[in-house]
Amino acid sequence: GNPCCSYPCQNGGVCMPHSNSQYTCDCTGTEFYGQNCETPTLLQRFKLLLRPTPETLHTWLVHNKWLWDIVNSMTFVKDFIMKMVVLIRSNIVDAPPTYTSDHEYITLDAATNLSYFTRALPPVPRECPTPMGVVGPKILPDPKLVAEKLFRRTEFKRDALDSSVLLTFFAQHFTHMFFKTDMKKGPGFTWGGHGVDGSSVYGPDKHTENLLRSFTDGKLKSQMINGEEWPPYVSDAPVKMLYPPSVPKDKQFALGHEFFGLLPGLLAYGAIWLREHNRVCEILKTEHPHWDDEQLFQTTKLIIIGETIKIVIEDYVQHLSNYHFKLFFKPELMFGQSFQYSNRISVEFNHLYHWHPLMPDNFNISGTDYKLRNFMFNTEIPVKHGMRQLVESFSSQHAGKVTFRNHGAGTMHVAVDTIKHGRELRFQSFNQYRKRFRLKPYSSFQELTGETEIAAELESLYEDIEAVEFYVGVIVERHREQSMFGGGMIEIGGPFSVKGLMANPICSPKYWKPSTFGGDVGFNIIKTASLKKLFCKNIDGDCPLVSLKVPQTVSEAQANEKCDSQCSKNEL
Ligand SMILES: COc1ccc2c(c1)c(CC(=O)NCCNS(=O)(=O)c1cccc3c(N(C)C)cccc13)c(C)n2C(=O)c1ccc(Cl)cc1
Repeated sequence: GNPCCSYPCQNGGVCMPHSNSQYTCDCTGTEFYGQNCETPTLLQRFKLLLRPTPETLHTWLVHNKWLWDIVNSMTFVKDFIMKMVVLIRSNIVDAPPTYTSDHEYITLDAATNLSYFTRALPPVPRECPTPMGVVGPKILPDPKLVAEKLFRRTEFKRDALDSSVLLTFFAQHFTHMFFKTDMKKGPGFTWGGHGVDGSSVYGPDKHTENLLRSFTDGKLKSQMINGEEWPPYVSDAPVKMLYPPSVPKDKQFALGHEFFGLLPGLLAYGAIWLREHNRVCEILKTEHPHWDDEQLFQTTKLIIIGETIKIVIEDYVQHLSNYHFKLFFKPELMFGQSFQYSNRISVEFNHLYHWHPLMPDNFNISGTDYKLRNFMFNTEIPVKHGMRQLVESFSSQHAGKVTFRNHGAGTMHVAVDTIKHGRELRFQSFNQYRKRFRLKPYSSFQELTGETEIAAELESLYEDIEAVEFYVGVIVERHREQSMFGGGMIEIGGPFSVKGLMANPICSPKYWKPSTFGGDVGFNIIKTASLKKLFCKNIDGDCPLVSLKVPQTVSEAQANEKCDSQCSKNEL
């Protein structure tokens, strides 16, 4: 058989099988040597000695606020750290891309064919004894069984950091810009643009974009309903939208992504970004009265992408990380460094980002309770409640914890599909991915989950800790202290996230200057963007509550409320 099935080459060495079940490890560029690339060079030994483990680093980052308050106030220190963060995280992502899901060796296709999601690790070779190589069962347990035992929500568990449903919808709206699996070609293929390209607002292609544009003053088509600006209906902007037949065409909103009719939260973000686009057009038109529609549109689109990246780093990732170190968006930091302004979305990043446990089972909008099934494809709710009530309600409702046994019933099918796709694409095991991202592999199921019940379930399903699948491992992994996720999610997803944000064309030296964005006015819109401002500037009256974290007061009030019903029962 193929001797590489047992993954003998360590530290990123490439295994080359030979006929008589011998192999060679290519240790080029790994700073390790020996038959299995297991011996570090002197320099590497020195580095390993100095580098803090990811766990230690994390502990530092979520504690010692006094230290980080000082660091955050010292420009040259925080700039140095941010530069290190981006360089360290980006270098772990192969650029140009090396593997596709169709080849376990490097091909030119991997670099040039944009239809492929790239792979951080090549697929398990076909002729190996077991699906994971040589370890674990010859037949993996049925994905439905795995989902039933490990994913189905027993009782709703809140996220430990009090994340709000506004975060849930932010994540969904943002990630669907670049996670677009081309089901016709298969789970290893994408029809997306490999980065933050604004497609959630402008559509995936020029044809859709032209249907969404008004071609007046650079603006997007919109309509006024109850005194507020909303996206047009499909009857006015005939883009392809996925709605059930129960929703008539003149009630289907036309959005940048065909499936954004699914939830009012997605419509809300689509609507607020549309308002922001049209607001920025107004500002640019005042600055440049002689600009035509095309220049107003194109420049505004670049500003919207800039605002998106700014908000993602400084509001969204800042919340996800829960760091006291303030992350910030400053492309200048990378100028003069060896940094490639090109990104390729990996299918592992896609699977990692399946955070469906964030979704609650029902939604409370200003006191009205909606079951998920009544909330889905409901185009009345957003316009009935209005943007203010939507954003305040989403900001006040708890999101679910991304952990085992917390997938709502409505999202179980997605979890099952993710496991199936991981097998179809022959993902290597969770432990192999941990090693790829410089994490220590787990030596027991208990060490992985941090408890015993799920560990026992895992053992009965996979027999060997080395055989635990990628998505399963990421979801059942015990969370780091003060964190929403386990080390796998953070250390594997972090680099893809940082690279995807900082490798955007607008961050490159030739783009990142006032003239690209219509002068200092446009440039400053990006530099001062924030999630709160995005809603404040586009909702009449004073600023609504906008928060990715359920405010303590609200949270306590809900706790008391829950206690009232609970307590009164006990008292009776
Ligand atoms: C904790 O929870 C989280 C949760 C989500 C997170 C992060 C942290 C991080 C930051 C990171 O990647 N965290 C690892 C090491 N930390 S670090 O920042 O890279 C770093 C590395 C080296 C030195 C550092 C340093 N020095 C020099 C003192 C200071 C500060 C940070 C340093 C990013 C991007 N996330 C995402 O967007 C993300 C989006 C989707 C997925 Cl699926 C997964 C993640």
